[in-house]
Amino acid sequence: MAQCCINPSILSADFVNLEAELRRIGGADAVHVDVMDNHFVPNLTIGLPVVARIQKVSPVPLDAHLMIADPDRWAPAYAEAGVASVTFHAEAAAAPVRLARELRARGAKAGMALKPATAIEPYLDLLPEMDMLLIMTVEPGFGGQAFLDVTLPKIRRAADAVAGSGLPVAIQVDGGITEETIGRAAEAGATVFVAGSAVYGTEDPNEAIARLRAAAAR
Ligand SMILES: O=C(CO)[C@@H](O)[C@H](O)COP(=O)(O)O
Repeated sequence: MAQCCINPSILSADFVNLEAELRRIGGADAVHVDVMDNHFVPNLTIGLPVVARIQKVSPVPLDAHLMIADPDRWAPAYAEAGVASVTFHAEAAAAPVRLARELRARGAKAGMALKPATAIEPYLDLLPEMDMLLIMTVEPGFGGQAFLDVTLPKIRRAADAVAGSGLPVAIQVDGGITEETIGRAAEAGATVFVAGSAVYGTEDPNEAIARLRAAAAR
């Protein structure tokens, strides 16, 4: 496999000690920051002021996943705060192409996420506008859920479309990624792996990252 990025999700980290928690994942490619608004998903986490502070102290780039309503209004500010990659949900965006262009114009990579029941096909023509597709492998909202194998065909179709296009679009998967499931997602064509409990639920997060990396490459 050419590329393998492991992005730990801070949803499973200790929110009272976030700076110290970030220092525990120096071996990661980026830190996945889950922004939830209790409207698009039934959970509430952090918003722009906290993400902007994390951005200032993080040893690795930020990969923000906005599980929020009206990303057209809120997402560009995350790019302005210096977040390296900003992902919005296709189901929530009114104008995904315009929004992706606004993110890129502010220096961020543009990602578009799809919930498990959202088909990829209506969005394939938008690939040239995106840097990443995030295929949710659980229903968004909570960490610690079981990987949904029914999402594997969609990962495969997305990866095939990206390969066919020749575009440098990453395929990210998020939810239930463990040493046991990561190989199936990688085999289907995923290239960026978000893992919360499989990293922060262990004694040594950097060791867990290394084990996930090895399992993805098997
Ligand atoms: O976006 C989400 C959940 O909505 C994820 O980023 C989870 O935080 C992943 O947690 P694990 O399933 O890896 O524990």
